[in-house]
Order: sequence, then C-alpha cells, then structure tokens
Amino acid sequence: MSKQIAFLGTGSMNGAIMGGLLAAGFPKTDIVATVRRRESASEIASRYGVAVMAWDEEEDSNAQAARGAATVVIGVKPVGVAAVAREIAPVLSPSTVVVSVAAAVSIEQLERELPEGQPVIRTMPNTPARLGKGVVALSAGTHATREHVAKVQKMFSGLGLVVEVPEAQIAAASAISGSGPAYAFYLAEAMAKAGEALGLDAGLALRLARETVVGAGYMLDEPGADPVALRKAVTSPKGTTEQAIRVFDERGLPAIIADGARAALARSEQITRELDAAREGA
Ligand SMILES: NC(=O)C1=CN([C@@H]2O[C@H](COP(=O)(O)OP(=O)(O)OC[C@H]3O[C@@H](n4cnc5c(N)ncnc54)[C@H](O)[C@@H]3O)[C@@H](O)[C@H]2O)C=CC1
Ligand SMILES: O=C(O)[C@@H]1CCC=N1
Repeated sequence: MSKQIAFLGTGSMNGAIMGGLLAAGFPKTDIVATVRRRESASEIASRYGVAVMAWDEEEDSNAQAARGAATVVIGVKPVGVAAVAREIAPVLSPSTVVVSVAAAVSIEQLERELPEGQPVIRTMPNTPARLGKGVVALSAGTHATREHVAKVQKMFSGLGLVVEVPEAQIAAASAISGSGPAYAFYLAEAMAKAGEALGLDAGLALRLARETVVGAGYMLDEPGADPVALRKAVTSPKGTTEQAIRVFDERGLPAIIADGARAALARSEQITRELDAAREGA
C-alpha cells in the first residue's frame, strides 16, 4: 500500500478533511485511516473506499498506519493526542510531517512526544472542508521548514481557505472558524424556532431557515462579498428587516457573539493547561 497520508483518529474533523481531499481528487489508495472501534472502521471503509484500521482490533494500528507515511494527520480528541504521538514516535521517518488538527494542543506539547527534529504543523480546520469550503489556519512547528509548510498548504488547498498564522492566534482562529460552523447552524436552528413561534409548521420553518442560511452563505461566497453591504441591501429604510436588526442591536447580539467566542478561546487555554497538569501528575 502506498501511503501518502495517514489519518489517525478519523471522526468528524479528520473524516471531513479526508472527504475533502478525496473530493478534490486525492487518490484513495494513497490514504490510510485509523479509528478506535471496528464498527466505525467498516463504516468509513465502505463510505470512502480507503484502508481503515481499528485500534480496538490492532493495538499498533496507529503505528502501522504512520509507518512510511509522508504526512500523518492526528485527529483524536485533545486529551488523546499525546498517547497517539507516543505510539507513532518510534516508527516515524525524520521526513514525515506530523499535522495536528486538535484544538488546544500546543506545538510544544506535541513536539515533546515526538522524536527530536520531527517536522510538525499545528492546524485549526473546520468541517466545511469536506465540501472544499473550509478554513484551515496553520502554524509551523519548530522543525517545520518553509517547504513543509508549503507542502501542507498545497495539499490542503482543496479544502478551502488555508491561512498561516502565528501559533498564538490559533485559539482565536478556533473560536471563530473552528467552532464557527456550529454558530451558523445555531442561527439556522434559532431562525427555525422563531418561525414556529410565528405560526409556521415546524417542517416549513426549518426549510425556510435552512435554505435562507444556505442562500446567504452562497452570496457571501461571491468574490469581494462584504457582509455589511449584503446586510444593508436587505434592510430597506423604514422597512421590516430594520426592526429585526434594531432588536438584535438593542439586545446586544454582537456582544453576545463576542462573549461566546471569548468563552471558546478561554476553554482552549484551559484545556492546554489541563493537558500540562495531567502530564505532570502522571
Ligand atoms: N469537530 C470539529 O468541527 C473540529 C474538531 N477539531 C479537533 O479535531 C479533533 C477530533 O475532534 P472530532 O473529529 O470532533 O472528534 P470525533 O470524536 O468525531 O473523532 C475522534 C476520532 O478519533 C478516534 N480515536 C479515538 N482514539 C483513538 C485511537 N487511540 N486510535 C485511533 N483512533 C482513535 C475515534 O474513533 C474518532 O473517530 C479534536 O482534537 C478537535 O479539537 C478541530 C477543528 C474542528
Ligand atoms: O469544539 C471543539 O472543541 C472543536 C474545536 C473547534 C471545533 N470543534
């Protein structure tokens, strides 16, 4: 099996990246994936047609998958990243680029579990990557060269927007683009509930809300689209939308969203500290 990429922990996020790469034409024979449970392995293998191994069947599945891979993408929960890194450390080639998608796991925390000098790239992707409409913020590790960064940027370019940021900004990126799809889905949910409260039946309210958020997303996707200008084009002076926006402003919706993003960032910093504390206590 030729292995360009090994996805270690193929759940929502790594699954979305894998799906996005496949949709962009990445050969499925160049991919190997691992999951924790056998049932998920069969499901992913049949959905994507890639080789999948389950950790509960083969305890060294992550090491098997990482051996000989040009790029390894770690996509387990933050608390599991160090253990996976330790599992693969003995088999990594010095040229293998280790990419992490985990929120809150710092480059330092990842590098200390890997062989000295291993190229690492920390990323913060989001799930629309599956459709080529994602955002990937990334930061280079201590031993990642410009070539390593360029290689990962090129590989992930089919997933959507790829931006390099200083590592200190990854938690902020996580709070905006990493978690952001959930905020947009939450808005769709809230709009559907509002429609029901206005007397629409639940199914119709959901269809109206969903298609409206989708349509607005498409408009935002046009080159040079500006959310303020787009909003103003809907908001007729003395019309109906103006009253809705007035209430959103009076109730402080922008500040609520900013507080939410701040809470997401604070949780990221807290998880980073918890990971250090757990390691010191181990
Ligand atoms: N879900 C999202 O939108 C985003 C998630 N992330 C990050 O992605 C990472 C994964 O999150 P999700 O995909 O949401 O979680 P998830 O629970 O859907 O995926 C985790 C996967 O890891 C697998 N796994 C667990 N232990 C394993 C082991 N020892 N060996 C092999 N596979 C193992 C599980 O079977 C599961 O498929 C997290 O670190 C999170 O911070 C980052 C950006 C966005
Ligand atoms: O909720 C989380 O922790 C992950 C990171 C960003 C999106 N999902």
